[in-house]
Amino acid sequence: MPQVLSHNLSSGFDFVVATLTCLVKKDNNGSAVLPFAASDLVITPSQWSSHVVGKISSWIDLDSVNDKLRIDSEITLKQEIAWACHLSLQACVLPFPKSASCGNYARCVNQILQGLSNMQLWLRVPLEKSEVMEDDMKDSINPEMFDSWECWNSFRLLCEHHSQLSVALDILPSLPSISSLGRWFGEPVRAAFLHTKSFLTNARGYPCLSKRHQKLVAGFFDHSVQIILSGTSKHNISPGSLPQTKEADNNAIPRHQLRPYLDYVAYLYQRMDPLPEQDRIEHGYRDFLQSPLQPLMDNLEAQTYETFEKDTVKYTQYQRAVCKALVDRIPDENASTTTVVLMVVGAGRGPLVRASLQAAEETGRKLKVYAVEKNPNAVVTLHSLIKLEGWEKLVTVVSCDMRCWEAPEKADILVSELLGSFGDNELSPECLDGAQRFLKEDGISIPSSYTSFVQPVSTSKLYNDVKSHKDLAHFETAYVVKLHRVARLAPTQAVFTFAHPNYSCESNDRYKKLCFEIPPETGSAMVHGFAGYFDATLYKDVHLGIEPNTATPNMFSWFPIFFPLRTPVTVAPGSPVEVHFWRCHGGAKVWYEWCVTSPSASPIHNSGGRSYWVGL
Ligand SMILES: C[S@@+](CC[C@H](N)C(=O)[O-])C[C@H]1O[C@@H](n2cnc3c(N)ncnc32)[C@H](O)[C@@H]1O
Repeated sequence: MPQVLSHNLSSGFDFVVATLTCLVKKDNNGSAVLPFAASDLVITPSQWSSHVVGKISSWIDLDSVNDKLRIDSEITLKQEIAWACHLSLQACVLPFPKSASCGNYARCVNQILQGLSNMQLWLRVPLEKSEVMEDDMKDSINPEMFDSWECWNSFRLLCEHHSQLSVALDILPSLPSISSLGRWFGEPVRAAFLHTKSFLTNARGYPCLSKRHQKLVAGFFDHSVQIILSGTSKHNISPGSLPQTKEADNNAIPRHQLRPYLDYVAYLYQRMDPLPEQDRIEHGYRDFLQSPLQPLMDNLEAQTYETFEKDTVKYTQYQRAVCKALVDRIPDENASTTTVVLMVVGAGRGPLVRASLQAAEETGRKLKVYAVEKNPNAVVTLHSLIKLEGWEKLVTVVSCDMRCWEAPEKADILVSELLGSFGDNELSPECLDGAQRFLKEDGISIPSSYTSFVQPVSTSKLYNDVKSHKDLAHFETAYVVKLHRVARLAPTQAVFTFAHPNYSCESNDRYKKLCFEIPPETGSAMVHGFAGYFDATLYKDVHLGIEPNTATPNMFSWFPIFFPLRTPVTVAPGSPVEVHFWRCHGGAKVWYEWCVTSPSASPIHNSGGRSYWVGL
């Protein structure tokens, strides 16, 4: 071990995956297991914990029909894990189950997990799936079909999504379809074994990977998946063709046979585009569950306004919308004689007031602005902004809730930004219904409409984070979250739309049933919940939103919303996912309820708004 470790570390590797035990020796009775490992003193405790991942004996078969093999396997598994714990290893790699029926293996692992302190168990899973032929689609189940994800799924279901059980993928020379690969990005994949067999040879005789493998490895880098090189060198690179590095010159250190592979993986890493500035800022928010803001019920803090105000893209879109509305409303010939009354309702600290005044300047229209804001703290800043900018003659500040303000005149244009990640979830419909009393009959609302969207997602990380609260309420709450370790399983579909002004007297309650088709080549999949987005039409063709297909580039005011499922739903290939969403109100609150009815029925989540609601 000391030599193996020092050779690997000095060759640029971070850690080794090593078997921990010698062959099991039994005494004459065949019962007691005699010394099974070398001393823990061969390397230091910190070397064990920082640079060694344990590899559990690959021969173990805990579901063997052979009782002796099964029992020996169980003893060995427990003994090796106990030894790995003694060494404080960070992780151990478990061999892939020998058969699809892995109940006993999962039972033993589950038992081990119950008493495991910090160590992770990485179940080794080959990245393999038989491709679906059209004929296979007709006969629903073909016994010849193999999808390693299904085996992993059974195993982790048996272990109840234990957060210390994760995956080490074995990357084979050929890869399954892109959409089936996508599923793994919603799984707790910690490592990927890249076997030397999976490498190709470039024109200069060096190892390289196919384009598809390169893309996959880049995806792994982006998801903090460790790459493990395994196998023996398949590329005979003559020493003469090696670059002349100090290391190569030094005859005392034999060059590591896997070094060319490591160099290639390092090259793929270095070649990656650096994260854009905004993504770097948001890095810490990846997969971090946050409660949605309640700007109506609560008063936002200065910091929150500060963050909004940095998003110049959002205000540019508003300015474009106001420009178009002003030009439509006032023909050029009346521009110098007619004053447009524009009300910013929910003005915050004033960025939409500024955008509106800039639009007036840009289009040469005359504007009178009312800035209506119910947060008394933001009103303080609004007043000082107006003084600072010398806008006293143009802007009137109103410290009032728009739903009860008695306006002295009617508005030509009502500008608001009361949108949440799911569009209507910050109660824009209710607020604007209250405000439209003071909009002229032919007045314009910016935004003129907004629509929410959802799509089923697989995300074991978020599921486990919600589960860690150990209560029902957290499973019946929607979260704002920058989704990262997520597999988006089907294209988004529209849920609720609201248009303004709205003189229809229709309720703002809504109900929508949606049916999602997961592409059959994905294979089976697990739905942990639904990702939600919105798109808003500000005015005519000016829109703003986060729906992935139409998202406004470089806008960062909103992360998606996530509606979890109490029990994740496994979906067989070709089976539709039917989901229902309700928007309800009662008392002084508005809430969503949701459920799945196909392929199996889930409970109705958040019945009567018992766990999560937005205050009116
Ligand atoms: C999402 S913030 C946007 C603020 C500002 N327009 C911006 O872009 O920075 C919504 C603002 O609307 C205010 N607001 C929400 N409901 C309101 C209501 N019914 N009447 C007046 N202001 C309201 C909140 O206090 C908050 O300042």
